[in-house]
Amino acid sequence: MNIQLHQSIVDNQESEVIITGSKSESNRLLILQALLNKLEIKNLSNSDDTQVLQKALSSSEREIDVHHAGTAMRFLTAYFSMLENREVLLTGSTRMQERPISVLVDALKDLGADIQYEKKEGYPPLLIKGKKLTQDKVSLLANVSSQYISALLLMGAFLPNGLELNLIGKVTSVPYIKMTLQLLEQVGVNSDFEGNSIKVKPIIHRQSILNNTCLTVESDWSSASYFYSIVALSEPGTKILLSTYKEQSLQGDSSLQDIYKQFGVSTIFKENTILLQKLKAVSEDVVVDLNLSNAPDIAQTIAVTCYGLGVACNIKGLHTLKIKETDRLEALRVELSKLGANIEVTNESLHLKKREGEINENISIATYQDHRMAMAFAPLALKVGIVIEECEVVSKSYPGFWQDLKSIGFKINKI
Ligand SMILES: O=C(O)C1=C[C@@H](OP(=O)(O)O)[C@@H](O)[C@H](O)C1
Ligand SMILES: C=C(OP(=O)(O)O)C(=O)O
Repeated sequence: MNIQLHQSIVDNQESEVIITGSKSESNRLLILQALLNKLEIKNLSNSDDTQVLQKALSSSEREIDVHHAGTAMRFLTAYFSMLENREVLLTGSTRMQERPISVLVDALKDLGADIQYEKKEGYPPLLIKGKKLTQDKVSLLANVSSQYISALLLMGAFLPNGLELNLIGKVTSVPYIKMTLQLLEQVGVNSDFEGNSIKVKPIIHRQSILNNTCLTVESDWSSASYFYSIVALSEPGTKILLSTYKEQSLQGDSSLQDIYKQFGVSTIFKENTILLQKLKAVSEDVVVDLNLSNAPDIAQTIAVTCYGLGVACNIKGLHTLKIKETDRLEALRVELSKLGANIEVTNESLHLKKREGEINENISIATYQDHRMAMAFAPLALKVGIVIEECEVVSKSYPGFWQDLKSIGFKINKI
């Protein structure tokens, strides 16, 4: 189903939006909950990716399908590898079967795992025969996806001697690795990350460590990015309140606070909420220069904000975007061009020229089964009418997205 967004403005009152838990934190905690005896999780994400993982962890079926959920695919590959006496055929959507997994599978095999490719070498589906992993040290490439590293770390503490990783190449998406280590620490696992080496100590007294541990997931900063974009594209004075956030976040996408200052948006923490406010208009002569290798999921939001504001941008550090839900660099190039943009992409960067004319009106934006394509382009409705195709894709990370846009004043109808 497509959605028509008519030109809109954000309601005048201080609109409040409640965003559910981070899907990255939620999916790590669900794996830890399954490995530990007792762990209560509050403010769990309501995303499809989290529900898919929750269902997989409680399933006793031989075949498990994680659909589009990258973290579920990678975390479960490591998890089922060490689950003795269990055989699982782990599969996913057509796109998931094109997202590489050999770096993780090779590392797990080096640790002693029994994993076979069921179709194409290097890609899901995987046949995993769970067994005791005998090794405790492994080297792996760190510049393809940090999810492979997080997957290994989450199970590392449950190996008899812990785990030592030697990371080869430039480490990408580092805040996600730190998030994994910080959550491990919150359940009592010590680790050490120095240079290209990460050591996770074995968890010893599971019972005593975990008596009554209850962790609350902070709300999702990647989801917050769409509201940053909305405020940036609105008139000075516009305010939106988002909950529930912490000043000391585990999520790298909280760098939005700094990034959006150059788009005239301030962030003020008030107890557990953030108030986003548009302070001033942005000069069209600004050139935005960013490296997003630590925050790849907000690249689409920022590129569209820049186009909406009419400013030029050069974004680097985007080498992981080609293997996500779609080739996000190519998808951005095609869809922004339809709106009139002068844009070029390489395998790891995006270059958008300052906008000369108006934004083309009532363009239909294809979303390539990528939730972030739909959500990143929607804020442009503050400038022109726009159609977003296959609007239901948003449920991968943010099922209530369209409802929340309506609640702050967006004029929307399904077509
Ligand atoms: O560990 C995680 O929760 C994630 C890591 C990132 O992936 P890469 O490390 O592949 O960039 C990010 O893009 C993804 O949405 C979530
Ligand atoms: C890349 C993403 O998710 P995943 O890799 O977990 O499918 C995302 O949510 O933007």
